[in-house]
Amino acid sequence: MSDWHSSINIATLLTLEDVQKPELLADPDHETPLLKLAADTHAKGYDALCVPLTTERWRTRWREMCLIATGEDRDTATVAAERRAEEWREKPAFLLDEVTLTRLDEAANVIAVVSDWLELDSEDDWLRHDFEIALQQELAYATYLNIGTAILPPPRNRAHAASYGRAIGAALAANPALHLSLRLPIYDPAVFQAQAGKPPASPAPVSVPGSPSPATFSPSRASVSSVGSSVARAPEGDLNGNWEMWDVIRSVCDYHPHLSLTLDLTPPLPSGAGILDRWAAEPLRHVFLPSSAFIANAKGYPVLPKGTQSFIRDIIKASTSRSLFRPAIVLGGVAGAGAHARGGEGAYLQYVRHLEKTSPAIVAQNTPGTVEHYAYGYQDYLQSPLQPLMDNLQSLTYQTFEKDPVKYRNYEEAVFKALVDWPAAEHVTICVAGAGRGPLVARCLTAADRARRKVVLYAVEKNPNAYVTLQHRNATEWEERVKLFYGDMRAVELPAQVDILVSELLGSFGDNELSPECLDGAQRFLQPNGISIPASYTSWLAPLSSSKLHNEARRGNDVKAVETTYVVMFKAVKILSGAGPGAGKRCGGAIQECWEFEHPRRDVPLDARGLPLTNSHNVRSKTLNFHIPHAGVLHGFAGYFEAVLYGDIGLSIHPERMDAVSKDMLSWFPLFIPIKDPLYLPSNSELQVSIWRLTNKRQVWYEWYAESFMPVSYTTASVEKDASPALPRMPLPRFPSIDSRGSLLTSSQSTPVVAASPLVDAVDVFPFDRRAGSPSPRFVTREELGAEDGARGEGVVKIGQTALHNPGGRSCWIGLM
Ligand SMILES: C[S@@+](CC[C@H](N)C(=O)[O-])C[C@H]1O[C@@H](n2cnc3c(N)ncnc32)[C@H](O)[C@@H]1O
Repeated sequence: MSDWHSSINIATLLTLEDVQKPELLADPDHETPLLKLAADTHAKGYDALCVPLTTERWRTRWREMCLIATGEDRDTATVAAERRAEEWREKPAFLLDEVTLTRLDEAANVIAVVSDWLELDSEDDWLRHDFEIALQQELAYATYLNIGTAILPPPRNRAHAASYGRAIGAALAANPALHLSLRLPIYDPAVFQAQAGKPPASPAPVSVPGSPSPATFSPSRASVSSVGSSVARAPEGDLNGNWEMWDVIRSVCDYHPHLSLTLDLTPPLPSGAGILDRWAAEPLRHVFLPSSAFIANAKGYPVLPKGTQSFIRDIIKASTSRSLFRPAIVLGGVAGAGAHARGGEGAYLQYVRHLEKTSPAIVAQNTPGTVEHYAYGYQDYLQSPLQPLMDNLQSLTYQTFEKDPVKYRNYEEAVFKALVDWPAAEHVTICVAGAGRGPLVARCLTAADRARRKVVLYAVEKNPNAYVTLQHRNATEWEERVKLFYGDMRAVELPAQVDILVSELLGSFGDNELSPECLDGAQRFLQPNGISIPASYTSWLAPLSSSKLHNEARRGNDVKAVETTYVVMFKAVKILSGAGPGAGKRCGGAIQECWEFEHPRRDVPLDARGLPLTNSHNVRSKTLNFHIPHAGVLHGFAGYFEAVLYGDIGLSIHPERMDAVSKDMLSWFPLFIPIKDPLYLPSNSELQVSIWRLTNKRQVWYEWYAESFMPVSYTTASVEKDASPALPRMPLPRFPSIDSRGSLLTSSQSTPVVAASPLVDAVDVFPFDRRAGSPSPRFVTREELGAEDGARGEGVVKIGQTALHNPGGRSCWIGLM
């Protein structure tokens, strides 16, 4: 293993108590208490420190100005306070003792913690207004001190999440250099109290400014023993609440690239992989880990419970990526002795470093020859797919391909098996179409030696530069055993027909480097019962959520960039679809097949030279239905391929099958097919995705579009008769109801709709048409259903759709010339 290098930053969270310690104030060796603290934390091995920006004095003054009684009996003190408040609103400014940091050098390596009593989502309009002014004042001061990141207080009130988001959006616009990180527990811990029979926590409590915050993030040193032990399990819907608030806020901020998350792990982590995965797909900047999240091991040293450990390891994995966000760990409540019997403060830091050092992802990344080592730096990094037909690849690109230990091995095996199966004859003729620098040519020769078959080998290549390498290898390695042809396989002529046609023109989505079109041109080389390697390839699709990839695609502010496909090694990506068929039994698996291409294809009309008359036979379209078990935001689709080379030998990047077919293959990262505007999908919704492969004489391109639906139970209720006689006769659906925490109520709990709504009626209820065997929605009337009043059924209500992406190939296409 090469030298290990740390890739995560670790910060410590200081409290007001920490920064105002009397002994610090008296220290003669340092110019200011903060400089001493900074030097100490650096010496202990931290990379940064989180410091509250304001003191108690500021909160007191703000309350005295802004929390005043309104009404008739205003005394002179109230009038004076109102006046002071107005003066402050006009020119917001701090007094010296209201801030913790006063000098530029004190603020180096500091992450500012914004006053957590600022309730930007308060129920009270006026308070919200004053909190926003106070926020702007703090952030302007942080900008003045050249602070790079400020951590915002957690949103608490779902009803005003949009107000919170609007205020943050305005703050981002006013402080363009500042990163804002929204502090949020993974879920609202109050749901567990509700589980234990206590009153439900919804709607979220609105705290009086200045009262203890209902949210977490106080670096508590207490309750170590109970943490990580048995806790009630919250239902899925309850766990969606905080994520939904985040989703509203970042959407209102239009996915601002400077807005990120600080996940607060103070409450013990909920179980359920789906819940945790979702956060890994979000732009995490910090993970707050208080000493209370640690448990004591047998010797009394702090360690993390298993669930938290694996979550932190996932975070560490994400921090090895070169994309926008590299989450840092913020340790809280560890200053001084910490909260555990043994080890002191250093034990927490050492433990997190130990987790990092022993993380399989980090170990693999630092070990040459592993996929992780090869892929280092490519995670979540958007690359344009290659266009080997239109462009001439560089030698360096070929060299990268050739490092793949699996692809060439499988090709050799496929050629070997084909040769073994080929009837004994004097010799077998093989053509490698698109030979590049010759690795498949070399493998064909080895396969022939292994199979003890005499072969005549042709190699065709249209890249003039790679053709030089082929000539060199033929002269120096292959003893001129290979007959080389320079030119496009759709145009060159070979001296004789061949028995086996070998090619590798595959893209991440199978056909997206125009293998079908190129092989159409090369098929005339094959004798009538000849073999094509590959024999076929299929494209696969799955809906995904990744605000990281969404942000990356939008980075250049170019509308074309969000309807262009990319090749990406996925890291902070969550596949949204579940394996099950969903409530309506309409959906396929989590990853579904789009289409297939087979070679050779014998049913296409050809011209005199043996070339297809048109490219119509390579047009494809597919509509797929996905079940979405957990609420999430659709940012696009993952595209994969699987190829059959020969017999049971193949290549696959399908996540569920790649290990069985071509484990450790490096050549292809998945395709990312983005959507312009994120689409929110509730728990248990259904997503219908349409994708087309289209072509004209010069180009091939994809277009894509999606619609979302909610399964519902409906009843043809007699209520209809009570409504206006002018109302059309429509089946009356029962809306699915979303409770205050975003979970879908079951049909028996849902509210009946009592009048026909134009929206609902327009896209109303349809049954799954089993007779036609089609998984697609079909709209029917009650008469068609033959349903009586009061009859019940299952259907769906449409809830959203995307735009049609890339119409006519306006943003992204693959050149045929
Ligand atoms: C993906 S590379 C594979 C190269 C090599 N066979 C390998 O596996 O490393 C595809 C190669 O096919 C060549 N190619 C693509 N389209 C072609 C065409 N129509 N005629 C001839 N060569 C083509 C490209 O120049 C490139 O060298």
